[in-house]
Amino acid sequence: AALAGCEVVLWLRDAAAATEIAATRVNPRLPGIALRPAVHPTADPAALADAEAALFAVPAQSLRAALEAPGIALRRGCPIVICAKGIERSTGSFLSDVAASLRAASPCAVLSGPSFAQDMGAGLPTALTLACSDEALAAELAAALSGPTLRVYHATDVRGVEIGGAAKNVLAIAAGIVAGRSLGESARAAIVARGFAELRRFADAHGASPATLMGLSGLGDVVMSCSSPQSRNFAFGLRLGQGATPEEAAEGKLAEGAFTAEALLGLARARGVEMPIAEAVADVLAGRRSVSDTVSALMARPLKSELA
Ligand SMILES: NC(=O)C1=CN([C@@H]2O[C@H](COP(=O)(O)OP(=O)(O)OC[C@H]3O[C@@H](n4cnc5c(N)ncnc54)[C@H](OP(=O)(O)O)[C@@H]3O)[C@@H](O)[C@H]2O)C=CC1
Ligand SMILES: O=C(CO)COP(=O)(O)O
Repeated sequence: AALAGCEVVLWLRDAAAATEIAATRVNPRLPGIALRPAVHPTADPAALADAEAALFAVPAQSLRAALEAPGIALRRGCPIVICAKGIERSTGSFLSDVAASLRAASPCAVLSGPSFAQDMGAGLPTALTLACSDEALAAELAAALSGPTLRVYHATDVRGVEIGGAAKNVLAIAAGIVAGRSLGESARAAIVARGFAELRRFADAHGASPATLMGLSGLGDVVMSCSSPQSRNFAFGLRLGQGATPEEAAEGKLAEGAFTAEALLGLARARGVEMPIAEAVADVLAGRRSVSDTVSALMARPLKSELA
């Protein structure tokens, strides 16, 4: 946002972290990236009172708590932009529904697509999708966030955009497991393509537009996250494939797909959608099956039409 020319209040829940970031002008979670002068770190939620829009860049499982954080008093109607990628595990809810249930008076938008924070912070070229059911507001927010190094396309298919972001993390874990197990590039391509097929089935069952899934927030993010160890989800899968336990594989970093896999599967089952790859990831994470058994089971599934 600062690169696009906005003044940015960077609200953190941790006062010590806010003081440190304000002094050093570097967020330790984003090493080597100097904060632009337009970024104002603070732990005072009252500083958000005049915000024209509020971007919630917290883990998916923390979105509810962040929206309900004590003292947060956004102006009535302040648009909420969800930057998290996932499904709420405790309720099986999409994040836009969590926001709508807590802040009914605020329009909700979802920002998603292929983007590593490190790349964006370094000013490398990036393109994202911002979806809001109010198309004029989507266009306005997209324009406000776009700048010389970031192009934000606007859309109205909120469900499609949030499904792409949530599901790609689960697929990235699967692709990482394949790489960590040294199953070869052919297997990784198969997992990505068949994983994308189940993602599209899931999206279709939830009323999302197929075209959305072919865009930045769907295919674009799947391609990036399933091919780069810079993705924490892919790296997490890589370590699982090499034999680490889920706890060891996390290395203290956020791997959103590990939290979303079971919730995604629950939603898929409720609508009769088959997602064998997401199920394999959920099984491995829950210790229900080993990686080897899972690979054998996927290969032994009945043959069927590719489009079924
Ligand atoms: N990093 C990336 O490249 C990208 C991330 N995303 C998505 O953004 C989301 C956040 O990821 P990321 O920033 O990387 O995660 P990190 O784990 O690096 O940081 C999470 C941040 O959220 C804060 N936080 C956690 N819970 C709360 C809460 N209840 N109230 C206020 N703040 C809270 C943490 O604060 P504290 O330090 O106090 O714990 C921390 O500052 C994820 O859903 C991710 O998928 C999307 C695209 C790219
Ligand atoms: O969402 C992202 C890329 O678009 C970031 O990916 P990871 O959370 O896997 O690092």
